[in-house]
Amino acid sequence: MIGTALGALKSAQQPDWPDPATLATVVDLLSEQPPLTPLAESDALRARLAAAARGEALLLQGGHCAEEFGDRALVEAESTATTLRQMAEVISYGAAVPVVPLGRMAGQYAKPRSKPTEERDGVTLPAYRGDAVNGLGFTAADRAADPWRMMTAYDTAARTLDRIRLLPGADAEAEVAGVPGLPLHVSHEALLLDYESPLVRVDEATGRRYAGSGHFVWIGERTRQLDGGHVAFAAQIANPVGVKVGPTATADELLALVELLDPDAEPGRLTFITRMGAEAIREVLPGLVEKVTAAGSPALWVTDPMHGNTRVAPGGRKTRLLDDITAEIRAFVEIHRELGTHPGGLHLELTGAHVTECVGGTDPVTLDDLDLRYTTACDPRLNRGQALDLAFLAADLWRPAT
Ligand SMILES: O=C[C@H](O)[C@H](O)COP(=O)(O)O
Ligand SMILES: C=C(OP(=O)(O)O)C(=O)O
Repeated sequence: MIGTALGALKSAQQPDWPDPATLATVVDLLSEQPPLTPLAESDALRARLAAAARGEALLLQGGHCAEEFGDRALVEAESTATTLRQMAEVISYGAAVPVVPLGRMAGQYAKPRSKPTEERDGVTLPAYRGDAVNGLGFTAADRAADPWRMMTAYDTAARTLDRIRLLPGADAEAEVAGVPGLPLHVSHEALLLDYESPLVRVDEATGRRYAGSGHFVWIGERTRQLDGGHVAFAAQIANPVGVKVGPTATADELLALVELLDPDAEPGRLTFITRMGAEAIREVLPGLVEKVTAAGSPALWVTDPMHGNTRVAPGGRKTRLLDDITAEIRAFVEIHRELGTHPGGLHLELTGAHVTECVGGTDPVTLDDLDLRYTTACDPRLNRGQALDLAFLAADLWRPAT
C-alpha cells in the first residue's frame, strides 16, 4: 500500500476497531479504488490558494460539521453547495476580490471528540465518531466501530461529488476566470488514517503522492501533534493542506509545523485555520501571525469563527451565537490589517437547509427555537440565511477602502 509507514507513530482520536481481519480487508479494498478527486485538480486548487496566500484572493471553505450517509444527506449537500456558491458571489462582488469556494464535503465523515464515551441516563457508550466509524443512535450496536463504514464513506463521497458536479453553474472555466463557480473542490479533516492512507495515490509523471480522498485535507486542533501520525500523513502528500490552530498553540509549534509541512515555503501549500474564540483571538493571534510571517512562511491564514465559540444552551444543546462569530471574524480582519498581513478568508460550518442550530441572524433563530430543526450530527451549523448574513458582513469587511 502507498500511504503506510504511519503505524509506528502515535495517532490521536483513532477508533477501536473490533476486528483486525475485517479492517485489513476494508483497507485492501480502499487501496484498489480510484481516487475520489483527480490529482491534477488538487494542483489547480493549490494554485488558487497560492493567489489567496499572496493576498490576491479569499478562501471560502464551508459545509457540514459531520456529513451523514443516506439520500437525505445527498440532497442537503446540493443545497449546501449552492449556498456556498451564493456566498462566494456576494463576497466576490462586494469586496471586488476573487473567492475560492471549497466545500467541507464529500469526506467529512469522521469526528474527533472531547470524550471517548457518552453517558445518557446512567448508560455509557462509545462516543459517536462520525458515520465512517459508528452510528449516531444510542445503542451498543450503533456505537460499535465498523470498518465497513469506511467503504460506505468512500461510496457516499463519490455520489456526493457526482451530485455537486452536476449542479447548474458548476463551470470550471468560470472559476478560472475569477468568477466564483460551484465548489468543485472539496475538503475534509484527514482524521481517520485507516481511510486516508489506503487512498493515497502516486502521480506517475512526477512521483508525487496525493491524498485521493479529497482535493484539500486538514489536520484538526486535537491531532496536530508534531510527532503524531496526522502530521506525518500530511507531510507525505502534495495536496494543499490545512492545520487548525486553537488558542493554546504557540509560535514555536506553528514554526515546527511550517518546517514539516511546507519546508520549501510554497504559497498555497499550507493554510492555518485559526479558531481562537471571540475572547481569545486578540490576545493570541497577533503574536502567532507576526512570528510565522517574520520567519518567511507564506502560509495562508483563514478564520474558523465556529469552533472557539461553542456554548451550551439552557436546554443542553450545543449552539453558537452569531454575535460571537461575527466578533471573531471582525477581530481576525482587524488584526491582519494592523500587522499588514492578508486576512485570507473564512472556514464555516453551514448548511443550505433551514436548521435552527446557531442563534441570531437577520431572520433570527432564538434560544427557544433550537429544538425546532436541530438536525446536526455533531456541532451546530449556520443555516442558509445566517450563512448569507456572514457573506454580506465579509463583503463589507473585505471591501477595499476608497
Ligand atoms: O467538530 C468538532 C469536534 O468534533 C466537536 O466540536 C467535538 O465535540 P464534543 O466536544 O461534543 O466532542
Ligand atoms: C473538529 C473540528 O475543528 P477543530 O479541530 O478546530 O476543533 C472541525 O472543524 O470539524
